[in-house]
Amino acid sequence: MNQSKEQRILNFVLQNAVRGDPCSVLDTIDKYCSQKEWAMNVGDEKGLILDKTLEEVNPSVALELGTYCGYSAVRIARLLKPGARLLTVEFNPEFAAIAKQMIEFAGVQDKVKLLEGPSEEIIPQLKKKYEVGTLDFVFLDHWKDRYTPDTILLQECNLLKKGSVLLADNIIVPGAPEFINYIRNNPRFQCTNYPSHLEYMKVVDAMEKAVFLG
Ligand SMILES: O=C(NCCO)c1cc(-c2ccc(F)cc2)cc(O)c1O
Ligand SMILES: [Mg+2]
Repeated sequence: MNQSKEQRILNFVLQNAVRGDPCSVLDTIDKYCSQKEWAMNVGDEKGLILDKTLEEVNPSVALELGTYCGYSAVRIARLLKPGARLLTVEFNPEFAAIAKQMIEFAGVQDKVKLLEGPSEEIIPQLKKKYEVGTLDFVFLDHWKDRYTPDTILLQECNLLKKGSVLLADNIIVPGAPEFINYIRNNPRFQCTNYPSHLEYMKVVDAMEKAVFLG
């Protein structure tokens, strides 16, 4: 049975990156996906916006929606302070299996908990089943039509506190127009737009930061 693109990306990392070195894993994925096969990792340009936001927030508890191959989970985990943790949610079982191996190869598995299933089922379980109090940081990078309902669900589940930061990928491509309309017109959020480019392409994209005001 021929391999998936995601399996080819993982194999390239296993053969070319340095085990236990998150930066080498990120660089190797970026090399493969810019030179051989495009893939929907947040990438190195928007990855810098993610890094800067994480350094500002310095979260104790972070949530990622949309793990894919684990690129941004590794990117986030490498910047977490000792004792801090990332919960990352992936609906697609094939992607989750690849991401698990990617996270372990990078050596950040002790900081990352990969949760497989639909975000709308997992978010309501975070407090009781995964012992989450509130979330300091949320990276939205899953199905773009889930950004709004899941942001509403996070509020309904009392998972956000004053100062919680949401960062959303793909505001322009593929686009999340309903989310932008919701979040920029919601007085409980302070929004900032970060123009950038689609990963590995010259196509314009952007990220949106939204700080919950409580
Ligand atoms: O769907 C996405 N993520 C959720 C997956 O479960 C996604 C898609 C794209 C993209 C795809 C096809 C294209 F032509 C342009 C962009 C990019 C991204 O960064 C993404 O996160
Ligand atoms: Mg994305």
